Amino acid sequence: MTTSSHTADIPSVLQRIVRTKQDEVAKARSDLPLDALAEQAKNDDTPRRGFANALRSADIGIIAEVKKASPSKGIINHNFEPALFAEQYQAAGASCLSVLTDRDYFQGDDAYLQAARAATTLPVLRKDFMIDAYQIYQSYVLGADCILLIMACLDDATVHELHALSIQLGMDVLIEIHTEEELQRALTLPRSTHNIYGINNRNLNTFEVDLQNTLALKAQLIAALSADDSADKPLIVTESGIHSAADIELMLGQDIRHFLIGEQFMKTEHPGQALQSLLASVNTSA
Ligand SMILES: O=P(O)(O)OC[C@@H](O)[C@@H](O)c1c[nH]c2ccccc12
Repeated sequence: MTTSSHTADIPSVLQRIVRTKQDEVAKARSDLPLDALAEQAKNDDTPRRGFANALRSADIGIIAEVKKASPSKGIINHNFEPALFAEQYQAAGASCLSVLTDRDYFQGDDAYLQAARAATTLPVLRKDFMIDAYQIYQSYVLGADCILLIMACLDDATVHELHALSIQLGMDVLIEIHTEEELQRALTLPRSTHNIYGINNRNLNTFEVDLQNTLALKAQLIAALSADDSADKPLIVTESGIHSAADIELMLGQDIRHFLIGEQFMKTEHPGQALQSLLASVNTSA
């Protein structure tokens, strides 16, 4: 049995989350078999809102996250109101929403995604740990416009399968990397205008956050993606640990224009106001 590199025998948080997900999927599948769920998805023609395109058309594209708690911080927001916060984020200029649906580690819920989407016209990312095609159909039926594929918890065969299925269903895909090895693996996925590449500044095993991680990996990512003939500029999002106008200016100076931000907003009483004042304080000519 493999263990994480920094400890022996004690499973990392990410490993524990993946095990919980395996149980969750097995349980869901016994309540509603895959075939029935896939059929439900086939009959659902709810239009998708175009997550990748919303980012493409923004000068500064903010994916504002609706997150009640996290394994590293515990409860972040004590008066959690997903629909209200989603509305506030839209009014404040967010391009997209990210909603945590994982229950056990983030105190999320599928219902929060549905409520946030119903309260806005913004495209929504289902922020959860996808390990099985079953969850991709589930995400579609929930109304997700984009799903997350975390390279750190997926083998090559599975990531290819989930990527293809998501795009086939019409959803966009946020492909999350944290290391150079994951970057190389992500580059084996077929290129698509549905692809968004996320560089996570947080290590999901140690929770260590370092914005330099985006700066260290982005050049290689851009070079590899731009070598293709496709006219579209690759979409790259810097994820986690963004707190200040200075953080945003640092990224803009390196041609990173898309941001996934949660805690900085959610730890305040009015997440939308926090987003608005952050955007207002960014010096875009820097
Ligand atoms: O709250 P922050 O530091 O602004 O980070 C948001 C987002 O990047 C983070 O929630 C996240 C990024 N990748 C993930 C994967 C799973 C769970 C959560 C995440």
